[in-house]
Amino acid sequence: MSSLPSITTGPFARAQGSIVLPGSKSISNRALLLAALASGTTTLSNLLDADDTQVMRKALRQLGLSVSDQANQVCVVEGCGGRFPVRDADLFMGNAGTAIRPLTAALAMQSGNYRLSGVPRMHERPIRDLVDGLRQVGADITYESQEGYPPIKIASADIAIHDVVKVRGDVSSQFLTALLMALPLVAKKSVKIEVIGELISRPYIEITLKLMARFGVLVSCPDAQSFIIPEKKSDAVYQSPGTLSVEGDASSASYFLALGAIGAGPVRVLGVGSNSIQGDVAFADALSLMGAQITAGEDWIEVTGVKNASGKLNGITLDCTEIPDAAMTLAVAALFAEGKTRLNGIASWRVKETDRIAAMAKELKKLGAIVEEGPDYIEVQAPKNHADWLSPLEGIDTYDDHRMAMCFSLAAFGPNALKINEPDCVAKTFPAYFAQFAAVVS
Ligand SMILES: O=C(O)C1=C[C@@H](OP(=O)(O)O)[C@@H](O)[C@H](O)C1
Ligand SMILES: C=C(OP(=O)(O)O)C(=O)O
Repeated sequence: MSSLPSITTGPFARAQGSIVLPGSKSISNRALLLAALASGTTTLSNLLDADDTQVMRKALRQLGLSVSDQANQVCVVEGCGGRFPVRDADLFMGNAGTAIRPLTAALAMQSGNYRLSGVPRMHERPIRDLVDGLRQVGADITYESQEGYPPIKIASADIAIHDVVKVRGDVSSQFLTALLMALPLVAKKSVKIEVIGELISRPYIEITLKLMARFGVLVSCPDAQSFIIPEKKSDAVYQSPGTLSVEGDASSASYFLALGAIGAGPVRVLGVGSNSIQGDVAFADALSLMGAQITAGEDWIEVTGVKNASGKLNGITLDCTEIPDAAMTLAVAALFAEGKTRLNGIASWRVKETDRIAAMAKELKKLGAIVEEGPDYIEVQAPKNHADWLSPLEGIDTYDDHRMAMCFSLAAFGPNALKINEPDCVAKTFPAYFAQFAAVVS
């Protein structure tokens, strides 16, 4: 498929309509792996069909599992009862953190020989803390080129469970997620995972624990840093729940909620709401702090413009440690706010699809915003007047980062048409993003 070099869109003044959200990436990839490891058949509905879930489905097939083609967002997985049929495989994980990290841990428990690699950026994204955690139970993992980064090689090893496995939580929560999902496979006795230092992105751990519970494994948390995995009672630890319906993606919702605020609305997202298990629904609270008018039901959220007398959003200072993905949307929404917006607790942006703090700062400046960045924060001040907005001829660069492309679509509500380069990178989690965007803006 050929990819678009750029799109030019806007300027728009109004956003109105409703969007059925694609399935959550975080839930989809966890559900695929747990369904593969379980005994029994699992029918997954509303599964995300995008680059990140395609690499997971393909890898599971390479590992000998039956994973159906996706028709109408439904995918049927025949579980293997904890032991992958294929003992030797070379797996390409694209740039999907939710695929490579949990799969690495599950494969390290398999007594097989595996190699995992990805796109060049994946080879710059850290995996050391996970490898260090897995080595504590005897896993044999080596780095193929740079220490601490994929590609990695897993060799067959005797796994021996200790009472405690320690893992750092301040670079990515996905390392803890990976250990949580994999260790039950080998837990001949109960094992405690202890998080050393700060645990960022904690709501993603809640997603992990809730999905593990759906597949029959209950982890207890005696305190904020400890997770107790129960002793395994049979060979097949995970049991299929039969069917599992994936919620809409709360991070994908953030773009449309922001549009409802800056484009007067009403814009309604269908698929996430007050019943959601995703931490990124808290984006709605952040947007409300900025002055957006928000209502919600169990599985929908709606934004109807701004409640402030000024008719504009207001800047906020917010700790975004728990909502790293949706926080990017706040940084671009800040273009439409009076006063500064400062987002703290976002150091992890630097090790994601790109260095997101540097990329965000550079591209916001191209539009005339005043931006300050630090190791773990960004501060954004909107252009003062319409006349102060800049219209960069070279366009907004997206750095092969889906969220850069989706966030910057909001800037088409500035006074000028906007050119966004390489917009097809949205395929990582939301292939239809720009079509859905076009359907609500005018
Ligand atoms: O576990 C998950 O599903 C995710 C955790 C977060 O990563 P970090 O824990 O690295 O912040 C988030 O940014 C990512 O998009 C999805
Ligand atoms: C950080 C992200 O992805 P990944 O799951 O690859 O970490 C993201 O989707 O914003």
